Amino acid sequence: MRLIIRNANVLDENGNLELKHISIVDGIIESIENAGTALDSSESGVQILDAEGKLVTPGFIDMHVHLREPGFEHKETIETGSRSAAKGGFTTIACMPNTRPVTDNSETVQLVKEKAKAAGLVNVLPYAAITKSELGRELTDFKALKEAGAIGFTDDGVGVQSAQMMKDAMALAASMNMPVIAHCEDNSLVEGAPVAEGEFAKRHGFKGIPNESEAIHVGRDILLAEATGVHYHVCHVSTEQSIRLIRQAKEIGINVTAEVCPHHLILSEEDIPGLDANWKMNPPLRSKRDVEACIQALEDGTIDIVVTDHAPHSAEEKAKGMQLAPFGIVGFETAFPLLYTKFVATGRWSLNMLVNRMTSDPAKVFGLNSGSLKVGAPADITIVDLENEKEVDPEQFASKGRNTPFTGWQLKGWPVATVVQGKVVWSEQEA
Ligand SMILES: NC(=O)N[C@@H](CC(=O)O)C(=O)O
Ligand SMILES: [Zn+2]
Ligand SMILES: [Zn+2]
Repeated sequence: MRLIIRNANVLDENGNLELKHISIVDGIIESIENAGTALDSSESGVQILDAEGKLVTPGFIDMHVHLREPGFEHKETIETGSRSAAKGGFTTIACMPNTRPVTDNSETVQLVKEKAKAAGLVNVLPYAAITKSELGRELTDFKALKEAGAIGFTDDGVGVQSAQMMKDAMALAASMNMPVIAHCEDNSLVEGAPVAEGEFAKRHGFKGIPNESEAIHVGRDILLAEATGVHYHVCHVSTEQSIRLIRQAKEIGINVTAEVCPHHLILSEEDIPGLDANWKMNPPLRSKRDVEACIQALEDGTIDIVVTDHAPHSAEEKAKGMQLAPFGIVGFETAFPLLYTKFVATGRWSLNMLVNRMTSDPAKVFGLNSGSLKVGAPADITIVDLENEKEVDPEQFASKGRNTPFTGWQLKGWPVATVVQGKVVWSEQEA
């Protein structure tokens, strides 16, 4: 089976756009030719996708997402989450283990893989929990979980409170050449606070989440990573202080990498319009200073990659109000348009930088064999319309989650087709 994507505007190594025809056979990129070259479509069974000069990039990779299955299918399923990812241009996603049951056993890892395969949309890479039920008391069976297909260990949703537990986890993971991915949060500094310390919390009388609650774990874990030699990856970085620690750790050669979410690059606590829980997420929106620190850290490579932390919740759950609603916002379907509109269209970033942070950089950090358009690579490809401006309309999301603070934003850079292993898994035309 051959698929040809013609008139694809592809970024070269220097970030220049070149018009190409991409030929794909059995899910692998077979050739990338200059668009002047005559196409042989006489062969039977050739499918042609005309990109019409639109941007064609490696499929986006999202190393931090919540698919909610098993256990919370009213929020999202592996199928709806995968479709939402495909619609957002993502071809590979790594899902967090805070499901019910928690993905702390081989059976659940296998179940996630089977459901993802049955959905047949995007590549789904499961993480497994560090501790049983993410309770922080007892390590999971790392060896069995790795054998079942887990790609790393994390208790995302909560921080591992005990330094000794984290050190044991890191030592074990290091011995197996597996990464530890950490949600950094010291509970004793946070208890019950729904939003960050700052003007918004003051105005509405909320207890605030301080920056140190994140950075204390980052600092602790960097020292433990140094001691154990593990690949330590910091989840959803949101504070200037964490960034300072990561920057210093990288300078002295500690094996630390980090991610940031679009909302922490675009919104601060001052932007929260009122008591709307669609603006409640963990980590919370912080100060403008933190936002600028996150942007600069992504620019200089202190933060390696962009992730969405796609965290769907039902409308009923989000209607409980700022104090009681669960933390989290959806992310797949707005990530690229938001970052393109806010940073590339405004001239602050090159298109190449944004694309790399969502494709080749995550592939490098996690050792994936995707993330670039080259002959012999898996044909995971995204086509993006950089011109068409459209309003964010949660009613149109493929996700079950509608919980976004970006409703009504006018954005450009919408994905129009997504190809996974040579198969068109989503296209605007067919949707
Ligand atoms: N980010 C969030 O606000 N929520 C996540 C948990 C997490 O990523 O820590 C969730 O599972 O809902
Ligand atoms: Zn988290
Ligand atoms: Zn998360």
